[in-house]
Amino acid sequence: MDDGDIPVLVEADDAGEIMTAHGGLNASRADQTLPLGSLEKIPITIVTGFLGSGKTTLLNYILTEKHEKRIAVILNEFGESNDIEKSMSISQDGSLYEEWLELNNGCLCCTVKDSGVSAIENLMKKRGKFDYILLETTGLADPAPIASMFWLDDELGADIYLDGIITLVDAKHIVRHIDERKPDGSLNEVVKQIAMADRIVVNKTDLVNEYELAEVVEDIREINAVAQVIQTQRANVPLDEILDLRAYDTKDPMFVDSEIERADHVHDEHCTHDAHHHHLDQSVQTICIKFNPPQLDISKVEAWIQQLLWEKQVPLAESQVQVIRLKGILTPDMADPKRIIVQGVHELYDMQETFAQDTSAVSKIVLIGKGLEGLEATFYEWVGIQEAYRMCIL
Ligand SMILES: Nc1nc2c(ncn2[C@@H]2O[C@H](COP(=O)(O)OP(=O)(O)OP(=O)(O)O)[C@@H](O)[C@H]2O)c(=O)[nH]1
Repeated sequence: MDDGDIPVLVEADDAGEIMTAHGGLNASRADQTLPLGSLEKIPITIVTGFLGSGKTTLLNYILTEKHEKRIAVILNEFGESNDIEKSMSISQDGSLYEEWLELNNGCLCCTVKDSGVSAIENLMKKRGKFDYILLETTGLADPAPIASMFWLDDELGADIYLDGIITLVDAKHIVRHIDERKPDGSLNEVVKQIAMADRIVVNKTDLVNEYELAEVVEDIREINAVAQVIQTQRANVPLDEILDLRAYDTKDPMFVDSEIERADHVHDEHCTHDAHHHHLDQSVQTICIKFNPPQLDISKVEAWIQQLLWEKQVPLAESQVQVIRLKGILTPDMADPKRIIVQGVHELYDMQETFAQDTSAVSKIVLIGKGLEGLEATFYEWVGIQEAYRMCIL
């Protein structure tokens, strides 16, 4: 190690494997441990994706790429694969990794509430030495419980904020995996990982032709119309497209809004073109509800959200529903710049006030989940949106 490479030490508990590294440009900053109290919250990005989709390749790419960040990486693999993971990561550039800690039952997703938290807490004792955390989940993990832990856990939330979820998919094999049915009828992990994603990296594009690739993107879009889809080989993706997304930030309506525009667009396409899609997993989809009443009763919208998320029932229709991700921007009064940003993951949601930064006063709610067909009609009725202010084509 040369003088510029300052060790970045971390300790971990028995929940995962932690290594740290820093990009080449930041070596001179690495020893500036900031005094306690002056530290800002550290962003964490969850990297998920099915077995072999390219998660390790992406992490190696990020760790060896030149950037301004000092990144701590938590590998959440378990069992035999630890050794393989380790040697693969080190072989890229051994000098980058300052310390490896062997952890015993390394599946953070299974032990997410106990030892997983202490691994993160131990890591946070070293705060000031790094300014970003990447967490790689196992290929079979559902990212939702991990995401919820960072998003709404008050203790962790004091130090860390969830920046976003990156889902890698293998362009060659994804279509087959999306279609796999679990014996108990529950959603398979690939579908869950796509549904939860804020960015979807379609990797291994060298292994498919352009028609196959278009089909992959279309299948992904059918499930998650909100996330931006990036196509890569060897997970070679510009870092500013996957880091610092602030995808769960309730204070940045511009970002939420731009995502919603994407869902909006796809939704309008569905309304007009309808059934030409050959979607493989019909059950999970994205819908966007739009409305612009002069006044909106936020408490009614909230009651609707609660019934949907907590009771898992569509109000009025009383059909079963499973919401995986929810985002929204609501205008309580058209004449006022106040807006309410809504964020939700499974049964958890958060609503916060903000102020409009653009002129649009249209309220929108985007939902990704199962059983959402026809939801708009009952929403309008329940919340009391008159016909003139309903903007979805029913
Ligand atoms: N052809 C091709 N191979 C790739 C690409 N990206 C990664 N690979 C290879 O695919 C294999 C799996 O990549 P990994 O990065 O280990 O995938 P992973 O998601 O970490 O795998 P698990 O840890 O098993 O879940 C490796 O042999 C990589 O070298 C790509 O764009 N094209």
